[in-house]
Amino acid sequence: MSLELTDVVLTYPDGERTLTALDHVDLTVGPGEFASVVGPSGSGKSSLLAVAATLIRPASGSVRVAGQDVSQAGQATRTRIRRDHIGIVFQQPNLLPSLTVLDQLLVMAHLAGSSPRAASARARELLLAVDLGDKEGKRPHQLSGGERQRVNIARALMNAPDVLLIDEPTSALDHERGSRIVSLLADLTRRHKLATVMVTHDLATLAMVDTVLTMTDGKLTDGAVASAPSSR
Ligand SMILES: Nc1ncnc2c1ncn2[C@@H]1O[C@H](COP(=O)(O)OP(=O)(O)OP(=O)(O)O)[C@@H](O)[C@H]1O
Repeated sequence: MSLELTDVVLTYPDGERTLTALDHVDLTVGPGEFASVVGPSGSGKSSLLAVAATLIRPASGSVRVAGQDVSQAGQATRTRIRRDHIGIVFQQPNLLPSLTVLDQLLVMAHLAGSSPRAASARARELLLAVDLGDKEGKRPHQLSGGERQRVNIARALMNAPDVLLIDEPTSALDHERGSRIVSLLADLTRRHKLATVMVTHDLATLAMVDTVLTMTDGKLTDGAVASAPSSR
């Protein structure tokens, strides 16, 4: 499995007590599978992504990424796993203002030590896949919100990750653009055999995903609750 969380518990200090953000969570996502997590604000969705992204270590349980157990790995190992196996797309595209669209992608390949020639070919292929083939020389301020989010997605795929983690990709977009982004993510998940986990409050896009999971008070359950409250 590309991503496997087993019996994961995450706590935060909360004054005299501890707050349980993830309460014995199990999650398995295989290659080419698009899973979505919905649930109320404060239920633990971002914490789940942070643990899967190896950004924070759980108190207990195991986190396996591309077959490797990273739950108790040191900083250097977790950084390497993240760079080589995980793509992350945040809510707001955090693009570098002075770089062109093409260079935003090439920076990622440079950090991973890829050859410049192979990196240019892959970057151009990904920009075509997200329908930005004609925008490679533009800078972020010359793009629309939806275009910036598509650069963000292409950049997350530069180092051919096994796992793609996405936090509310449509929150800055109108319904039509948001729906196109999720459709693109579904397509990329299948074509690149990604194990994709998307946190969303946009219940209208859930028809495009394979698995819907609901987070409630740190507990993850299968299926969308019919009245699943949105996070906003
Ligand atoms: N760094 C932290 N330190 C202490 N408590 C935290 C920290 N981060 C999150 N929490 C708490 O953990 C719980 C889960 O938060 P989390 O951000 O994972 O929820 P969420 O479902 O992503 O919420 P939202 O939809 O509002 O983004 C909340 O009660 C939150 O207050």
